[in-house]
Amino acid sequence: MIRAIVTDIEGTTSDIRFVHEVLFPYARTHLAEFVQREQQQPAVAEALNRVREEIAQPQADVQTLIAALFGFMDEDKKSTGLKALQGMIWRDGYLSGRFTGHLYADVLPALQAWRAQGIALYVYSSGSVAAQKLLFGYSDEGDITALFSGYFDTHVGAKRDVASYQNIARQIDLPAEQLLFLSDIHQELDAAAAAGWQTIQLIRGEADSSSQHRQVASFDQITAELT
Ligand SMILES: CSCCC(=O)C(=O)COP(=O)(O)O
Ligand SMILES: [Mg+2]
Repeated sequence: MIRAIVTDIEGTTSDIRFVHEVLFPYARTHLAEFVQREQQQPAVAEALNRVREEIAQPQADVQTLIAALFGFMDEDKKSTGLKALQGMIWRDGYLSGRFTGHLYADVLPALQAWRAQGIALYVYSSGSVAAQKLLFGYSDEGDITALFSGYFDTHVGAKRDVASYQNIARQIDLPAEQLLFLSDIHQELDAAAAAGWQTIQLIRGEADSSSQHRQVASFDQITAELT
């Protein structure tokens, strides 16, 4: 019996194109100016120290850090420091109404149905918890954050590491076999399955022939199975 569902964002609840063609370019445009302007702010300083750790240069100056952050963006590195800064930068974009968080049409009705069945809902994304709350707080369908009981980002570990799912299961405080992870990336689902979780892969575009996981095209198909 499934007692909690943990969902990925990019490619699962939301279109990859929204992340790669709207969010990432917005962060890229504003990053250098934001970091230079806000570098003394405690949350920004903490993220920059994280980047110093990630590049193993404890004394790196701000220009070196900005160059490293552009390198991370080029390779889509799931750097905890970069993700924290991107979340802070996106805040202005959401608040000014420049964009809203994309949701596939099947997502909100399914999340509501699952909550009505007493299933707890969580998010696990490489995007920072702050960025996750913004996407769902300023989504195409309005503020849907009340549906979620909690959020996890790379502070619990990387999405392809088994230990991350063991860590999340401990925090949710449910046995692994009662947890269902939804993602579009089979390597993330492999890690969740190795931790004893149930898994379903979302195929929002091209099929994934190298996956061992049950595949669905939309959240509706999952609702049908849970009832
Ligand atoms: C919180 S939306 C932005 C997602 C993001 O920054 C990202 O790198 C995508 O990560 P995911 O783990 O959702 O595939
Ligand atoms: Mg994904």
